[in-house]
Amino acid sequence: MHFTATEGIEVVGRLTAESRYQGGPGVIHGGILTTAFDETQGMACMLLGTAVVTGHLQIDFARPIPLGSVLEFRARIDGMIRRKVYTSSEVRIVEGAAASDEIVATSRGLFLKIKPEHFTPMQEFVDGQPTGLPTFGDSTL
Ligand SMILES: CCCCCCCCCC(=O)SCCNC(=O)CCNC(=O)[C@H](O)C(C)(C)COP(=O)(O)OP(=O)(O)OC[C@H]1O[C@@H](n2cnc3c(N)ncnc32)[C@H](O)[C@@H]1OP(=O)(O)O
Repeated sequence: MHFTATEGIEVVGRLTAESRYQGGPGVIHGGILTTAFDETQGMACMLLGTAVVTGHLQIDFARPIPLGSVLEFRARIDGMIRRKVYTSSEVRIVEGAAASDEIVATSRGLFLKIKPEHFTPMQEFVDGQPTGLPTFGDSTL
């Protein structure tokens, strides 16, 4: 995805619903849409200058989205309480046969500010299998 920061704490991201993102016949998979919301809202949080992880994400799939559509996501920060960052986002089809001003899905997400050491326990898993440990296929059990 490509992102643009706009006025205030808002982020705009675009994603093309490619064939490999198919869920139901001819329609983008809901998990792909969810991932795109997660990325866009996470990117809005990054404008705060602090690292976050997703704590809770809630999607409303309002309309089916045909493959080939170009989607525009808009995400913003709605509020902050202590480490909690409340975000929301919506998506429209801006190019393609189904393009219109209608909102086709919405998302609300809670992100938690974290310290860099949050990821330290996962260091050995970065980019794949931990080194020095057997994979599932190698198990002798
Ligand atoms: C290139 C672009 C990159 C864009 C950014 C990346 C976007 C994508 C980000 C992800 O996908 S991250 C991967 C998915 N998420 C995770 O792996 C997170 C896994 N969960 C955790 O690590 C912990 O549960 C978490 C850090 C979220 C919270 O644990 P903590 O021990 O730090 O929180 P704590 O229990 O102290 O709670 C702090 C506050 O948050 C609240 N809270 C925590 N988790 C919550 C939850 N799940 N739902 C609702 N509230 C929650 C909790 O009630 C409390 O509220 P109060 O301040 O009012 O007391």
